[in-house]
Amino acid sequence: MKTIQAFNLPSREVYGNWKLPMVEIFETIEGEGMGQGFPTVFVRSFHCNLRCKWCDTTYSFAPAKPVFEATIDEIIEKISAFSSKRICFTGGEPLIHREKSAALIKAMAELDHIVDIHIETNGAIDLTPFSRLRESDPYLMKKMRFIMDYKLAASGETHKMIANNFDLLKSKDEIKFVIGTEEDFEQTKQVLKRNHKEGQVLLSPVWETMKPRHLVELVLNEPLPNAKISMQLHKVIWDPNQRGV
Ligand SMILES: Nc1nc2[nH]cc(C(=O)O)c2c(=O)[nH]1
Ligand code: SF4
Ligand SMILES: [Mg+2]
Repeated sequence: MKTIQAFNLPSREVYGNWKLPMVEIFETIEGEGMGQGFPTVFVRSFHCNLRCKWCDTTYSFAPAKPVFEATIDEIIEKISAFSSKRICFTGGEPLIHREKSAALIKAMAELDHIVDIHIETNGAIDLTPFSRLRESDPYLMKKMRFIMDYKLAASGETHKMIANNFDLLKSKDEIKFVIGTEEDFEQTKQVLKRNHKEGQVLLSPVWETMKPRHLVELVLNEPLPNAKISMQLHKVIWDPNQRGV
């Protein structure tokens, strides 16, 4: 069966010149999820379609301004200056730039030394064309993973979640629930029961409002034996408000 193309991308010579509004590109260790602890290059683009109450990256959307603009070729050059084999494409919402997001992901996957590109998407972007993009290319199949958030009630944005995205996830993808309250934990159980098929479930406490040990108690008491508690390691290692780490 012929795969339906996700986006009609032009040649690399053309899309290499496409520009994206950016916040930062830096190397650190991945602080969250299954890739936690691995040296990783972070590519943070500007703009977000949500305004979560507990957002810790408000500098990645208006009224803040992009820090710089860069072409896809320039972003790839910056990534290549680091030795990390893993990329976290984050934001803001990294998939909000549509064709440009897709083209950047494709260009990242063409880097020989890169083994993993994980995309921190917020659950309010339809993943259908990006899932097709992944299936259209063997490099992307091997390297591209979604870390999909499911925003809960305490975020104020739960009504924007696209439940059908769950059908597109594979076992190597991750689904992150950021839990601010006990009600959020109750909602997580309902959402999982209704929608979850494949993908590692991550439960992450809101830094300011949910004591990690309380979340552990909730998970063990339930029980949720396949859920993984994911603490933000970078907030333990560095000051929780420090940028670029
Ligand atoms: N170290 C580190 N790990 C992270 N994982 C996800 C991050 C994000 O901001 O999306 C992040 C971040 O900002 N820093
Ligand atoms: S989706 Fe992410 S970047 Fe956007 S407002 Fe929510 S937490 Fe912040
Ligand atoms: Mg962060």
